[in-house]
Amino acid sequence: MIDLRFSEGELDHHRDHITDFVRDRVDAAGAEGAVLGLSGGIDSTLTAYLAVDALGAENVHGLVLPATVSSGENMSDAERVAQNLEISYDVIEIEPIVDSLLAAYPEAEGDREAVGNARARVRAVLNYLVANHEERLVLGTGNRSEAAVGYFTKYGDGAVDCHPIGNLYKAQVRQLAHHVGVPEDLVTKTPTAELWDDQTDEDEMGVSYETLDSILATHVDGPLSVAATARLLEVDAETVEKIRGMYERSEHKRQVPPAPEPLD
Ligand SMILES: Nc1ncnc2c1ncn2[C@@H]1O[C@H](COP(=O)(O)OP(=O)(O)OC[C@H]2O[C@@H]([n+]3cccc(C(=O)O)c3)[C@H](O)[C@@H]2O)[C@@H](O)[C@H]1O
Ligand SMILES: Nc1ncnc2c1ncn2[C@@H]1O[C@H](COP(=O)(O)OP(=O)(O)OP(=O)(O)O)[C@@H](O)[C@H]1O
Ligand SMILES: [Mg+2]
Repeated sequence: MIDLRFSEGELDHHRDHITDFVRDRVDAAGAEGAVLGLSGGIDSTLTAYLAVDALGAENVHGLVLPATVSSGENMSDAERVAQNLEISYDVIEIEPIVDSLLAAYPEAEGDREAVGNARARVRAVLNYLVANHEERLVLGTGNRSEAAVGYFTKYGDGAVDCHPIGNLYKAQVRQLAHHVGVPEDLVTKTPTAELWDDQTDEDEMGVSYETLDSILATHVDGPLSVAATARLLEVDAETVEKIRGMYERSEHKRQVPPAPEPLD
């Protein structure tokens, strides 16, 4: 596999580049600060650390939003992050809101993906409720790896005002998190969307982040063909093609929704 981690000397530069970005976005919007969802996972944890670095703890608001499928460990880790950073945060149970959606449209009951994505969208509604009320921006927590294959809910966790870590591959997220002092148990935790029971990113995508990052950097974002990538990384050509397919099929999630061209 390809080692995508930064050299030690580059890390402060990458951190500063992201914190400058967050500060610039908030200033340009004339906003009072930022709000973000805290899941206890590494993406939101790193984003919160960088946001505090950029804006100060008093200008960052965390939302811990447990569903019935959230593990107690992740939710207590999310609160630990907020407490370590000394940011204000709320804990809001989202399942009653999801239940009210299903009461309005019972046909979706038991549809694991539809209900899971609804959980992500309920979180987005709450993020914007706070953002509107407190004049904050909503910080996204998506990284480059999941954006490239569309591994996020359209208008759910994808509904944000900017993506501070959106250019970092997952390996770089972990490395920068370690560098800025995120507790090691959070850095090494198994990534999960927690949209349904026992979900993990790597099981659902059918590929490890190590392989995904390497295929993206070499083939999807890089110059090598499917065959050359498979040879270099010692993976099946089918795996490279599969990632390429996920990238192509998810293009609609990375674009502004289209409208017909105006008629002459
Ligand atoms: N070609 C196309 N052009 C325009 N729109 C298109 C389209 N194909 C589908 N669509 C629309 O997109 C919808 C499907 O997209 P979407 O609703 O996002 O749903 P979908 O991509 O099916 O599911 C979301 C995936 O992201 C994962 N996820 C979600 C949230 C967080 C995380 C995490 O890592 O924490 C992971 C989740 O586990 C699942 O695998 C369709 O129902 C349709 O409305
Ligand atoms: N229970 C939750 N409470 C608040 N926000 C949540 C919750 N679950 C998910 N989110 C939001 O959705 C985002 C997307 O989840 P995702 O799993 O990709 O990131 P993560 O949990 O931070 O890291 P990892 O991918 O390593 O699990 C989270 O970063 C967080 O902002
Ligand atoms: Mg997660």
